[in-house]
Amino acid sequence: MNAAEPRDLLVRASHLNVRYGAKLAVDDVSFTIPKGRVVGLLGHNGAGKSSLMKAMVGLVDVGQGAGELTVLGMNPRPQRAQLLEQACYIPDVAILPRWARVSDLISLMSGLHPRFSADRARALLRRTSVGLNDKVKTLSKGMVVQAHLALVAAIDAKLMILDEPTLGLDVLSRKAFYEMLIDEWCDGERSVLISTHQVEEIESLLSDVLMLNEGKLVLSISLEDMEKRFVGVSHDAAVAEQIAAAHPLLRYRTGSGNGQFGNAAIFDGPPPAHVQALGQRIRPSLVDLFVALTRKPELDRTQF
Ligand SMILES: Nc1ncnc2c1ncn2[C@@H]1O[C@H](COP(=O)(O)OP(=O)(O)OP(=O)(O)O)[C@@H](O)[C@H]1O
Repeated sequence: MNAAEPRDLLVRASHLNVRYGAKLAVDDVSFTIPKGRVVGLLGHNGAGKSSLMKAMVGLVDVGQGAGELTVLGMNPRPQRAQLLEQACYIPDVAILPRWARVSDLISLMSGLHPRFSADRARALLRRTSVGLNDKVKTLSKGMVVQAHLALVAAIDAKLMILDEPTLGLDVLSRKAFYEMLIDEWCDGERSVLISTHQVEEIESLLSDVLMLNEGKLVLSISLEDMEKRFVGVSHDAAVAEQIAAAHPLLRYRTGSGNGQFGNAAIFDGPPPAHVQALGQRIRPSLVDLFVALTRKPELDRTQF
């Protein structure tokens, strides 16, 4: 990720491995997360996203000789309790106790967490349709997720780690979730790491992206640098062979929205001038880049 002063780095991973017996779920991964960033963690099912996040909050043992991982200056596994005072984590299987009222959860959190603000939680909940007297079991899935975020965002922390937080929510609930996160929690100092499969939807929120493919980190870049580095070229079908001969990362079809389809290719770095002259430069979207960097080598989106 982009250059930052060492004191501004909230997360530093160096040659990190996460292993379950013989299975290497995270394979030699190195990256940093500076403060004030919104980082997307992308990868197909089984790519290692949850394993990496769990390692970051000390839920899996990285063990000796498995690289280095420092989160908020701490070693997550042995310093877990101290770390969780300043880092919040919502796992992909997060649940709230069904019997409890929302007000009970606020009281519980007030007793449990030294940096939790009950007033802040109540203020955040006012943004949602969740009432303080509502029992969790009466809330819809979307309301539970909103309530969970309100409780977690009421912790004065430096880092939030969200593992597929909007799984199973409709588009309006997903939008409301991300609006609350960005408006109410991100302040230019705190950072958030979000894993999701909704790559298109989240692109505009992100400052940076980490891409995992079968445990390996295939991209760690700011969106700003991504736009500079990767070049898309849209072109006519007639020049497809010349484009393919220049070895793009990916060739794919583009939709113009009126049922018309075009052809495009993504290159890592500017292609030679004679190739650029075959078409028009376009900005590759994050989702196209994701497909380009995480597809099986034998696939080509022009064949889809
Ligand atoms: N507790 C475990 N024991 C053994 N293998 C595991 C365990 N947890 C995960 N794995 C394996 O590690 C790999 C990475 O899994 P992980 O859950 O981190 O992927 P993911 O990117 O979060 O996937 P998804 O998008 O499906 O949630 C997979 O091959 C998975 O089967």
